[in-house]
Amino acid sequence: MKDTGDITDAVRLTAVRKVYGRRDNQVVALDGVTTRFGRGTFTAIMGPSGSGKSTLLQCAAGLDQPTSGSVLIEEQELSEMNETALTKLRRDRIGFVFQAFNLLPVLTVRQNVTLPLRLAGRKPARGRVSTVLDQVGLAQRSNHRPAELSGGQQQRVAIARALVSEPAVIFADEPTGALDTRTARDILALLRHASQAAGQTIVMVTHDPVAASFADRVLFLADGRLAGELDSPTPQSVADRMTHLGAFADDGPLPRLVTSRGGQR
Ligand SMILES: Nc1ncnc2c1ncn2[C@@H]1O[C@H](COP(=O)(O)OP(=O)(O)OP(=O)(O)O)[C@@H](O)[C@H]1O
Repeated sequence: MKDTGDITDAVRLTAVRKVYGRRDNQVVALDGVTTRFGRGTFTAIMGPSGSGKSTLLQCAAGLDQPTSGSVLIEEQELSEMNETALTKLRRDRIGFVFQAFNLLPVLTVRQNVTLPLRLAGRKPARGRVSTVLDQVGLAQRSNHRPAELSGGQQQRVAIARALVSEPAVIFADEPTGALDTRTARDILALLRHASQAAGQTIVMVTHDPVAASFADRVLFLADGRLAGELDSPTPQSVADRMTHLGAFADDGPLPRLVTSRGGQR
């Protein structure tokens, strides 16, 4: 009974460990992380500063190599791939959305969205670009340049660019970090919709409990280890966990510092 359509996760990490530096100044950024990101799920990753969130994202996306452990994307083991194959995998099967929108100013919205595919020598399926532009609410702006758009609209372009090739997973690193609260919510609602309506797998790093509450599940990291997870999160339940994590993660005299960061402004 091998129906890979049913059994594969988009991404699976097993005992992922990442150590930076050499002998005398080693930093253990990830310390044995095992988790999975099921197809079509939307997961937020949270944790105090320095807990390993970015490192987890980088290792899961094949941008950085774990010191040990396994990362599978659609059942492909990243550590067995050479740099050329990894580059191709990242290009074809992974979408990225960052805090900075990373759009090319001289290109139109439509050209920005299709650029990664064109660089890969591919053409988007007919109608696909219009579909994603419609999905992100920018169908009327396809010939505009980024400078003519608001920050929220620019992030929508970046999301359309990530969605266009229907990747196995979109990794989003603080995608709403540069946006005002209301625009941030629209963007988060859009990501949630992409996951729920189109089955897009999304993994998002955030510091913001409200942002995390848009996900189906929140993974908490502390000191490079998984420190629990929460299904159907609410801003309050996420903030409560972060408060406790601050206390776990910081044995020093000022655990409250982490608490107040959890309630980010
Ligand atoms: N290139 C590197 N060289 C050495 N240490 C590193 C490197 N990158 C990250 N680290 C260390 O690894 C640990 C985890 O860092 P990481 O950036 O993953 O944390 P984070 O949870 O994303 O933090 P933040 O919320 O502040 O962005 C930290 O102690 C950090 O200083």
